[in-house]
Amino acid sequence: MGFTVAIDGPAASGKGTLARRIAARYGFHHLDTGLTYRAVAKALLDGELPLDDEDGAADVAANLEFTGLDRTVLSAHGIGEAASKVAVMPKVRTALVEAQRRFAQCEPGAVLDGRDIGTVVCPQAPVKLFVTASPQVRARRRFAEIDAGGGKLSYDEVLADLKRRDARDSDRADSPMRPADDAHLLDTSEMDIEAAFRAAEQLIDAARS
Ligand SMILES: Nc1ncnc2c1ncn2[C@@H]1O[C@H](COP(=O)(O)OP(=O)(O)O)[C@@H](O)[C@H]1O
Ligand SMILES: Nc1ccn([C@@H]2O[C@H](COP(=O)(O)OP(=O)(O)O)[C@@H](O)[C@H]2O)c(=O)n1
Repeated sequence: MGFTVAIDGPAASGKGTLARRIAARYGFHHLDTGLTYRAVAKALLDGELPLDDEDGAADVAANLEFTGLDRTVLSAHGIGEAASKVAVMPKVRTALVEAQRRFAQCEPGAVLDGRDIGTVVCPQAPVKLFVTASPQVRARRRFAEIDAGGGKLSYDEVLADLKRRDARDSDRADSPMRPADDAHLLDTSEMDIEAAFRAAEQLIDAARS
């Protein structure tokens, strides 16, 4: 089994950016598990199927192809909100977590980012990071992305959306978002991407030596 790096944290904290940098640095495989929840939500939205039909959503999750998840299409802002609704359903999580665990075994290593990687998907991972930033900093980052892509949401709408989604992710009964007891907390509110990467690199190098 390869080396696993587990990265969790709330929306727009920088976990995906960090995960991609780490994967490139160490030659590890990367799975953005948020895309798997987003893909289930998108399939339901495209099929005009209800977001709260647990058996229907679990069926989509069980048949989801992990290769070829299109980040550009799936990162649309509205899909994040829908994803957090399907993510409260235990049968959906069971189906996706099973496939995520298989991915985590990739050689020579795998970086997975999400909400429950350190607590549920890979509790044995030798390196766990919980990446945070203040809601205002995260909303500024997400707003800048949406704005650059021609989106029309205001900063206040983005901030309200992030807070609502964080609450849904933290308050759900199954696999709520929380740092594992042995996770390293990385607050990137006043850290640029390079500084966050250097901090993560030190922890990984120490764990591998
Ligand atoms: N430490 C950082 N400082 C400034 N901007 C960052 C930092 N980390 C990530 N970003 C930017 O913030 C946005 C959200 O980052 P992303 O990695 O997609 O977050 P997440 O995966 O947690 O939702 C991206 O535009 C990214 O370039
Ligand atoms: N491991 C994971 C990853 C995502 N999710 C859900 O999927 C949604 C979208 O996740 P994401 O990581 O793509 O969201 P962003 O942080 O990129 O905005 C989250 O709000 C969670 O509800 C989850 O429940 N567990």
